[in-house]
Amino acid sequence: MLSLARENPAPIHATAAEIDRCALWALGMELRLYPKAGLVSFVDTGSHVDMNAATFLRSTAALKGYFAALAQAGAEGASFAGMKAIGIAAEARMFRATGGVNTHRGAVFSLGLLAAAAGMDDEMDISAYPLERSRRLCARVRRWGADILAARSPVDASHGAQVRARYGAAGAREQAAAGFPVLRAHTLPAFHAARRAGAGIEAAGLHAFYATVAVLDDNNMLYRAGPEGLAYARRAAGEFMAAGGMLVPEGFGRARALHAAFVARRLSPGGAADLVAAAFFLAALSGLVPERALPWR
Ligand SMILES: CC(C)(COP(=O)(O)OP(=O)(O)OC[C@H]1O[C@@H](n2cnc3c(N)ncnc32)[C@H](O[C@H]2O[C@H](COP(=O)(O)OP(=O)(O)OP(=O)(O)O)[C@@H](O)[C@H]2O)[C@@H]1O)[C@@H](O)C(=O)NCCC(=O)NCCS
Ligand SMILES: Nc1ncnc2[nH]cnc12
Repeated sequence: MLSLARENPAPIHATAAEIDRCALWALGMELRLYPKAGLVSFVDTGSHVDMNAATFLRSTAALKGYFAALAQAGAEGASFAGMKAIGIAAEARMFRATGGVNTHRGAVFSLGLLAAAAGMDDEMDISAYPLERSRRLCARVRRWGADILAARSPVDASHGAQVRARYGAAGAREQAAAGFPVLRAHTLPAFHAARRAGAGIEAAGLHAFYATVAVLDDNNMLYRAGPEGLAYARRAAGEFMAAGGMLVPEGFGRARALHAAFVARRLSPGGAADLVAAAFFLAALSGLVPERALPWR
């Protein structure tokens, strides 16, 4: 178990290669989490028929080097346009590896921007607690906010564009441009609270996942199930968290029941999955993960 004494000293600055490994490790951890409502894991394929855990592993392998490239770009003060070109090339590698299935488009975008922020010259006050350091790193992404909002999606009529047109919904772009408000105010605090309460990394990841589903306007759910489906998912996850989430003995069983309920409705909170991967990434960078679990040791 993590002791609080270990929480503070690790500096957030890492090399581009370490940032890459942390991001790939975070994608692997997100995949491992079970039961995360409606989503793919090593146990089952949730609400999906076109992808399984092997698809995600191929996708993750295809992204090796991408996060290092963005960390390097961040360190060199690259423009958003330059970073976007690197992101689009990575997305293309992902689609080649999966045969056209969208596994990690959101993660390529959100974790990519966080990798660029992590690679920037570090003026971070390392005496701040890890949660605060992670939040500050998220907030750095705001510097690209105007460009993020102005950029056209490389995919015509993406699911995000469709729900934006139909419901006026905000999505991954708006989250990133605002410095990831849901990640800062919900996902990360839930992850850290669970770790402080003695939860293991996976239970803390699940706790953070449900805290995120409870509040996020996830475009994937709007696309598949409309506002009613999204409202159902948020309410169900909110009730799960109000009952103690993963921090009570009944948590695992309740999460399994939620998973079944989401699958019955074909709900798939892929945006929340990306934010949990981002929380794992930031936790690894800020010393909240036991060193033996980290990929470069
Ligand atoms: C600017 C882009 C984000 C594209 O803009 P777009 O308007 O298309 O964006 P969104 O649809 O809003 O989001 C793209 C992905 O982000 C995830 N997401 C959704 N809602 C949110 C949210 N509220 N907050 C954060 N993240 C969110 C989501 O990704 C996950 O779900 C994916 C599976 O999705 P989908 O294909 O819809 O679902 P399926 O169920 O499989 O489809 P069906 O079976 O129903 O047909 C999976 O990828 C998860 O990761 C959204 O998909 C951006 O993409 C862009 O410009 N990219 C290129 C540049 C770049 O990457 N730059 C980075 C460095 S600067
Ligand atoms: N594990 C997962 N299952 C389905 N969609 C996802 N998008 C990101 N991670 C996912």
